[in-house]
Amino acid sequence: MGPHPAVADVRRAVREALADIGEGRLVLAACSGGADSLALAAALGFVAPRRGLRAGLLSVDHGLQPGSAARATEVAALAPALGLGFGEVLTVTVGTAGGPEAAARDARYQALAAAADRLGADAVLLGHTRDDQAETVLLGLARGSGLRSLSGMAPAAGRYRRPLLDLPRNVTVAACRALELAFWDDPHNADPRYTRVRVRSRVLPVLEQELGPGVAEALARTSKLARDDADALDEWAGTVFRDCALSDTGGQVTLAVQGLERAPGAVRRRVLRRAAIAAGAPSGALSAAHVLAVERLITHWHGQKALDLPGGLAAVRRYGTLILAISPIA
Ligand SMILES: Nc1ncnc2c1ncn2[C@@H]1O[C@H](COP(=O)(O)OP(=O)(O)OP(=O)(O)O)[C@@H](O)[C@H]1O
Repeated sequence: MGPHPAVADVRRAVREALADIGEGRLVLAACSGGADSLALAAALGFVAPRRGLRAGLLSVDHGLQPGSAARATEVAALAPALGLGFGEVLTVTVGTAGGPEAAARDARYQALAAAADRLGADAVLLGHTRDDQAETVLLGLARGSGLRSLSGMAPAAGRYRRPLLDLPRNVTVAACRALELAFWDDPHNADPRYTRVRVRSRVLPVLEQELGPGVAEALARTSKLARDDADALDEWAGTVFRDCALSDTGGQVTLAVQGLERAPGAVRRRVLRRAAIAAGAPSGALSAAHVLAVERLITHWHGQKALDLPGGLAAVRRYGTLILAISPIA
């Protein structure tokens, strides 16, 4: 008898995500003990030896909940039974920047990256599922974000891979049950103070009920289309940026207005964003509203004065050029 279909699905997803990793290389699973990352770690433990890969498990102790250290230790200790070479606990100190969720995530990614470097791993696997992707897209939509944000989480970004991004959450739960793996239900995942939890437990069920089943799947599909489109527009913007850039020295970028006028708005705004960042604007602080304001120096020109942007940057139109520079512009 073959494996349970859910187990087979998760293993296939992991096998496919590791297709380009060479024999003898090390792959790590980031595992919180929840159903998603536990099913992921078990699949890695199954696939790795058959592919001639080395594999390990990392469990992060955020130190935010009572008993978190003991749980991280327990999860790490599962490694041998899951077929993984080793399990390690990474203890982090969570700051406050950006709110508790963002701070925990930052600390987690930093610790995972440092461990991957130290251990010489080629990839770190994360257990995000299709439902996580749907929630991310919906949150982006509600914020009124652009295509890049609607494209959600990338299946592969740097050393991180998300093999389960096409699988619904109930598959990981079914896989854990079939393998008799006891998973942990994070109480945070049911805490309605978190926006994401409300999207998961209230918003998506209403959408499914009112619009019909398959909403999560459709949102995940949207994210893939959006990612492709965003990639194409970024590439186009790269070409226009190169064509328009009269000078690009750290701290100052000068663009030819004519080239910007000719470009479609979607491309122009991407070029302007890129130029502002190249000139020194912090990308996190540069909003769509800032970019739109700079765009008006191109599309609605009537002799405006210099415009202030984050990071002490100023944008000014002078003769046929747009100058983005750390102010004051000489
Ligand atoms: N404490 C942790 N230790 C190691 N990896 C983690 C930890 N928390 C999250 N991750 C990784 O990040 C992914 C996404 O985390 P998130 O908090 O969104 O999920 P989760 O609710 O913990 O899900 P699950 O544990 O069921 O995968 C997890 O699937 C896992 O790969």
